[in-house]
Amino acid sequence: MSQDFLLLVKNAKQLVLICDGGETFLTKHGMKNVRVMENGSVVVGRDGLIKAVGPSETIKAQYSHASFQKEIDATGMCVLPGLVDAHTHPVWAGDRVHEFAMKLAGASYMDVHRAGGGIHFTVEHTQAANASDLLASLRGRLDRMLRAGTTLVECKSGYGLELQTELKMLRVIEEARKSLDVNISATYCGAHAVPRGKTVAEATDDILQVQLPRLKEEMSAGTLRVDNIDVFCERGVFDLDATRSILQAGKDLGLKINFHGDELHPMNSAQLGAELGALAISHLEEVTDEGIAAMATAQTAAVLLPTTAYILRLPQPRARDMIDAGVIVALGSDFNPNAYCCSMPIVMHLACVNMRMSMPEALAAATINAAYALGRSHTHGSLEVGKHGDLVLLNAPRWEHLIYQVGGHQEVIRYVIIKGNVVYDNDRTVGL
Ligand SMILES: N=CN[C@@H](CCC(=O)O)C(=O)O
Ligand SMILES: [Zn+2]
Repeated sequence: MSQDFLLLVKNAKQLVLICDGGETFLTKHGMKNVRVMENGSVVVGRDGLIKAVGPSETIKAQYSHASFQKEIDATGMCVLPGLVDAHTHPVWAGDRVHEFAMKLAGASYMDVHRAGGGIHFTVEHTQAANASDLLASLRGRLDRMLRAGTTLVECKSGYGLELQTELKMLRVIEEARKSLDVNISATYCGAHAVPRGKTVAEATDDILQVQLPRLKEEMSAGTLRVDNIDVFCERGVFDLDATRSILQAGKDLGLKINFHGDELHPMNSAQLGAELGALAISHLEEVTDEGIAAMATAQTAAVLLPTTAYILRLPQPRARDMIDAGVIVALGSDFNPNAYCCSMPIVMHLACVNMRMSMPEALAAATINAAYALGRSHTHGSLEVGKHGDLVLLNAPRWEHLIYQVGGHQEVIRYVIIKGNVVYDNDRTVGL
């Protein structure tokens, strides 16, 4: 017999709603004061969407005659919305563990890049890899992210730098989207580096004349779904003019602009993004005051990546200045062969310690604001009626344990739920 509802999570010690007024992002005061309800329950319907969120007693009375396919008694536990990772490069072959040693010995990111390592090393291996191997490693990486609480993740191409490999990567992402539980936002990042032997002008031309037109065909035919366009706007990579023309061409195809900017040098990427109506810009370690002001006005989200600054020993992104200026600050893991981190709880921890964000700010940045950066905050990023029933349950009495316990997510996360289905049940959690 079919049940009325898919899931009831009842009696949670804390229900972390994030917001409760249909906000699509939070800034300043809103980030500092995420909404937390003591003693709450959540109901997810058969369509996977949240039907009710409220005090346990109220839900109990309202749903006393309803039947549920699954009930979880969350007594002593916390319930949060699934985490959102707004920036990852998860499709590649050939790890770069050897470069970690070089960087520890003092080589900068660009030293490694110019020596033929970095992105070029990964491009060589990814071009040579077959799609099924790329898919197998992608599945493993997305599964690690899921077990760390991520239920919506942005996935970039960008280790092809030519049509066939970029398409191969996007098809692998598409296959993952169709076959895995985790929600995916796909990003075309053909302008991740200038291919060896090409000038910036030649690379830009190839993207504009060859790659984007083919993407357009595939998208119109429904064979490929791509959500965002990305460019690495950096000195020695794509300059401001090339970045502008690629992003504008992507926007003309209906893609959302979401690009790498102001990472190693101040490039005025933030101002460019604001001018083009970018939904998000990532990195921003070198953003200027003018750039911050422009992003605040344009409501362009700043996707900050604490692992990058940590591993490359860069100046920390100016999270405090951005939040004070009213910028929509989001977080991403930047998972890639340079920054090998699948865990948004670790990212939030680094954001708090190194970027001086508070724990509520970091959580808002890893939920509703990260969803905004992907154009998904109407469906993800908070526990509100009508949104996807994507939940993380902690075997802890206060939600802050997710951030406080450094790298402790395996011991704290009990369940990960996507659209009302338990996709990860970690019965090894022992509580505190
Ligand atoms: N900065 C450019 N892209 C990536 C690094 C990619 C790589 O090194 O493979 C980033 O966001 O950190
Ligand atoms: Zn990146």
